[in-house]
Amino acid sequence: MLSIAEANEIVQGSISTLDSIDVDLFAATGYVLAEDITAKEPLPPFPASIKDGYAVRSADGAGEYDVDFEQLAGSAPGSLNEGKVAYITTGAPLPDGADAVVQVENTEDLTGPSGSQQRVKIVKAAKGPGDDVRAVGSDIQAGEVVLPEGSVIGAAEVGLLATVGAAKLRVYRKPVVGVLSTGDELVEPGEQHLGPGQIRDANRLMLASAASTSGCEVIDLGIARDTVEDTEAKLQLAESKGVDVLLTSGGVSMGNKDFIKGILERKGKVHFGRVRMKPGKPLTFATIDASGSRKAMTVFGLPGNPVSSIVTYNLVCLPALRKLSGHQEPGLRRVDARTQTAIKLDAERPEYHRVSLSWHRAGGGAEFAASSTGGQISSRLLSMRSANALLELPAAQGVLPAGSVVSALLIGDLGGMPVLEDLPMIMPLKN
Ligand SMILES: Nc1nc2c(c(=O)[nH]1)N[C@H]1C(S)=C(S)[C@@H](COP(=O)(O)OP(=O)(O)OC[C@H]3O[C@@H](n4cnc5c(N)ncnc54)[C@H](O)[C@@H]3O)O[C@H]1N2
Ligand code: MOO
Repeated sequence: MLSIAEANEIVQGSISTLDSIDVDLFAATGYVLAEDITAKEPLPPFPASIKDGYAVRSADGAGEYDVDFEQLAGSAPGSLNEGKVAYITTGAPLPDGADAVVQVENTEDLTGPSGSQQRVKIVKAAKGPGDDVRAVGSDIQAGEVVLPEGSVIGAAEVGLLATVGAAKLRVYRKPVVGVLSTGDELVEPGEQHLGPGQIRDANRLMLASAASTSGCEVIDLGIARDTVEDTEAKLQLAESKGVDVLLTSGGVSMGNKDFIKGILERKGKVHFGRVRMKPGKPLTFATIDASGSRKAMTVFGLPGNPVSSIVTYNLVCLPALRKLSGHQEPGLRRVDARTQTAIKLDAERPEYHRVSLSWHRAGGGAEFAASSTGGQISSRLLSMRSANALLELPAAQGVLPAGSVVSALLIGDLGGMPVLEDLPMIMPLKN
């Protein structure tokens, strides 16, 4: 049987990044850039005040001055007369003739009650030319690549792109993902009265949620009943809807109603149908080539047990969706974590044990602590609740003692880690 590393190598080697499309900046979040973005102009484009205060000639020093004019943000720079200062606001262009800014806190307003001539006392002079002024190009230089191809666009990147005027962008297309459940026992989640032998379909909505979290367009293909005809019809529906990646769940094991592998073998190439992992052993991967007007389709036959399906999604499908979307490093990230309880190992399969990681200070250092989410049977979806990592446990006899350091694959946002109230902030040493 394949290892999970070999399975991922096969998947990553069988798929390529999708074509690129143009998107508006407003809709660009989550995409990967398909071009370098370069700043056409410097930022700031003019010497800009960092403070509200007075634009001065720094050589003039402290003393009392007439206020020549007001230089407000958004106005063209005025020309400062000798022996005077100009009132200036943050972000305004430095007037010609001025070379520094004195913040208002370092001045006293001497304007009389008539207010006819504004005067000010500079109490604390500017240190020299350039004081409290942003030089042209000090934030971004003209010609600088602000974002290279392959950058993932988040909020900060959107801000940068807006700054340099990149209102339309070339990005890699995201895959259209179809989700399909299989099984006669399944009913819709809205069903309040379960009949004999029935359960609600959890996987389809869970996988749809996971794929849309990655920014993919999701197409709901419903539930295929346990017949070859119905399952084939749903695959045809996926093709007709332009699905790039089909996620099925259930029907990939050894039962006499497990049709998925056989159908995929007839339609395309099944690259593997079993992986040495727990949970998720029957994970199946197939590709169906493009033909005529039909797009190429990548198919993951995920095991029906809900935990098996979401764990295999994270370990194999998510990196695949990322590669298709243009991510340069599509794999999950690894950290080391210390186990908080003893964990029984599986003698035959490496196990992906669901844990909640939190950050602990220990001795002189700090480390991740891994708390098990409890019973790990692959039907128990509660074992995924608040799990932000999968411990990579080796296949071995016996028990891994509490306090062992194990590698863990991140599947959740560490920004959502449990909050520890007892962590004081470390204050830097005063010198
Ligand atoms: N003889 C063998 N039997 C099984 C083996 C094996 O090696 N030999 N492997 C087991 C393992 S491991 C897994 S995992 C499961 C996977 O089986 P399938 O992918 O064929 O899934 P089903 O049999 O259709 O369902 C398994 C289980 O999950 C429930 N299920 C299915 N779909 C959903 C859904 N959309 N939402 C919620 N729950 C779902 C289903 O009712 C079953 O209880 O096979 C073992 N068997
Ligand atoms: O691989 Mo199955 O997912 O152990 O239950």
